[in-house]
Amino acid sequence: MAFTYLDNNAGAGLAEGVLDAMLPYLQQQQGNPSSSHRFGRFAHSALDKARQQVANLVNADPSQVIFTSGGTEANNQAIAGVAELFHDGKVLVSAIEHPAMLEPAQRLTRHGFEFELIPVNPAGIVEADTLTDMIDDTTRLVSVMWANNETGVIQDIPTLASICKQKGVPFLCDAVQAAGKLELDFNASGVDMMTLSAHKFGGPKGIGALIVSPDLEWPSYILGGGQEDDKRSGTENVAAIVGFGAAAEYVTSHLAEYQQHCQQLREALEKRLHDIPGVTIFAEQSQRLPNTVFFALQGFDSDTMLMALDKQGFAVSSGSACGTGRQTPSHVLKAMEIDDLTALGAVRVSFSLQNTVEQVEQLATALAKEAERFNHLMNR
Ligand SMILES: Cc1ncc(COP(=O)(O)O)c(C=O)c1O
Repeated sequence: MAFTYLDNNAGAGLAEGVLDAMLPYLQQQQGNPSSSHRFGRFAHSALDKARQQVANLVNADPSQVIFTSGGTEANNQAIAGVAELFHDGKVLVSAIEHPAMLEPAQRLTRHGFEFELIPVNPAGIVEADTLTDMIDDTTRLVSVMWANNETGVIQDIPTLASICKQKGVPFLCDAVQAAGKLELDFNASGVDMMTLSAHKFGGPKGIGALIVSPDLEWPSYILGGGQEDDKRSGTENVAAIVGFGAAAEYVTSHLAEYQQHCQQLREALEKRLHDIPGVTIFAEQSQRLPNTVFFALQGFDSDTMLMALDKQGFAVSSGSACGTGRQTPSHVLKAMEIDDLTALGAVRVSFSLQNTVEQVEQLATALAKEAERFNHLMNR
């Protein structure tokens, strides 16, 4: 049986050339980038190159890129700065953030801060007026993600960032799902801090970055040997960083092709979904990532559907990877006022350049058969 991987928002495979770029740093190039001998200098220059490649991906300056162990650490580092800089006040976090943002922000309440969720409208969008009304003199940080990992909904980040700029509040953006899928311009966006994760777009797992605007002084979170310009201590994971850089360069030069290809797959799947009775496609009218389709089939719970599809060789997800296995409706769908019964049936399909229209047609046929089988049972 052929297996079809359609869960690229949880983790995409390594992009072309990434493994080859990494291998020397796992084998003969064992130098520590902090060492001054030639092996150290060689490793250090590999970091410099990767930093430039990652900066190019999002139009930032390499000096603004701080490598971290992934998106989760980058989000935690950004949030932890609030407790370091202030004694009180509040943080505003969109209701649809990944738990890697929500949980550290909520943790601030233990240190005397208030934590408020910024609601989204039923289309999954943070409205500018809502954010404007929520910011006051005690707001220390605002956090809104660029694109949602479940629905794929894209926010109007430059507008939200400019509201924060006017009010003098730092704006943090989790761009983990947007990077490599959309054209991002850190410098033009007005964002003060942005977080990235390599494994979402063709780099290895366990490496990411926090990008900080030069206008913002933000404290370090992990202290020690002073690596990363004293902004994130710990010996750098050179091979992973090199892989991150190589993946960033690959997706930068393949972005148009990726978008066109994924959009074609998305349209093919959605066209077929429309023919299946009882299907809801979430946020269908919103601007979404080209590679993401989030939908529910009436009468199914997502775990049953995931298992039925797994048996037929399709790997899909019920939403955020960390939420898999939990039988609670997605907080993202709840924030969009989707009823619990529909939300419990949510299935996410996320494509990559490796997927084909044929695979999408096969998946749609499998879904249609499951729906037919279910209707047949119900009508017996
Ligand atoms: C939007 C978003 N933010 C953060 C993360 C966490 O990133 P990482 O897996 O690199 O820790 C994820 C992972 O699913 C994500 O989708």
